[in-house]
Amino acid sequence: MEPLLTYDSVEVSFNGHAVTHDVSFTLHKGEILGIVGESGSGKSTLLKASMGLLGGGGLVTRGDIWFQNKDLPDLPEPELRKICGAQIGMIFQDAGASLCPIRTIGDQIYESMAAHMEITRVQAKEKALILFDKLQFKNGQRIWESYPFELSGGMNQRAGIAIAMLMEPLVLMADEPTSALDVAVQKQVIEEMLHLRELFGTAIILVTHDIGVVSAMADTVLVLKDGRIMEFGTTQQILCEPQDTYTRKLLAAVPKLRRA
Ligand SMILES: Nc1ncnc2c1ncn2[C@@H]1O[C@H](COP(=O)(O)OP(=O)(O)OP(=O)(O)O)[C@@H](O)[C@H]1O
Repeated sequence: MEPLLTYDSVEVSFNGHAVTHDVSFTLHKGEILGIVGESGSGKSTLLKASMGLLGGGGLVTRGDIWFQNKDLPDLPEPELRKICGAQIGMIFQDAGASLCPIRTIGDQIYESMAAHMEITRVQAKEKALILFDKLQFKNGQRIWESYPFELSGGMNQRAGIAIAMLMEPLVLMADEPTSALDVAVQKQVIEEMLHLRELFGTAIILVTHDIGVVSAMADTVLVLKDGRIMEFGTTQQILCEPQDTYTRKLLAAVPKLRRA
């Protein structure tokens, strides 16, 4: 199968100092790749590199990130903005907090969709309510009309993920999407992301500290240490037969694996 997204020997530097080194992997349609590693190992940096979100001082200094025959770090800003949000979506640890507090969820959905496609408010609402329904959100109409502060933190996070998915991106970058949530909502969000993968065939890159989430969701796992790949393989291989000493240490630090 043709790869959807390919990182080829990617080095990212901040102010001339390299923080990831020679990172290569491929992601295919519908695949979920988990990226694990201790704090500061470069997980978020790798996601941000493809979205042009490294900020001032951050640059892809070597290698390529290929998406649909385009090298993302080389794209002019306006072209990259067209791809990000539409074909490549992103959700953060606190997707809920990235919602604007003074505009309703419905307004924000409509605006984010209208920025990328020809769509009327009525059509956006119809699409959103269908997806809310598929995700079994209780009372989608109320969510559409609500301001973020009128919903729980968990519901905002779920709405944030749904908003990212309404664009039906080919790839979803999810940076610690469940870590701010309580266990029950965590489970719900994991099930919803798996459901969205089934509905749209979306490939997901999932950055997380939680090996339980990796075990429940990922098909393949990449283990990162100090910006270098230590190990890459199927979830079964990495979690059950880790070859690398660092991976073994990382797994040993987890008391018990949870299956969602
Ligand atoms: N904007 C920045 N300016 C300078 N250095 C940065 C910047 N962002 C990240 N770094 C550095 O890059 C390295 C990788 O950071 P990154 O946030 O990608 O790690 P991480 O694995 O996602 O960590 P965590 O699990 O804590 O989120 C760290 O050494 C960090 O200090």
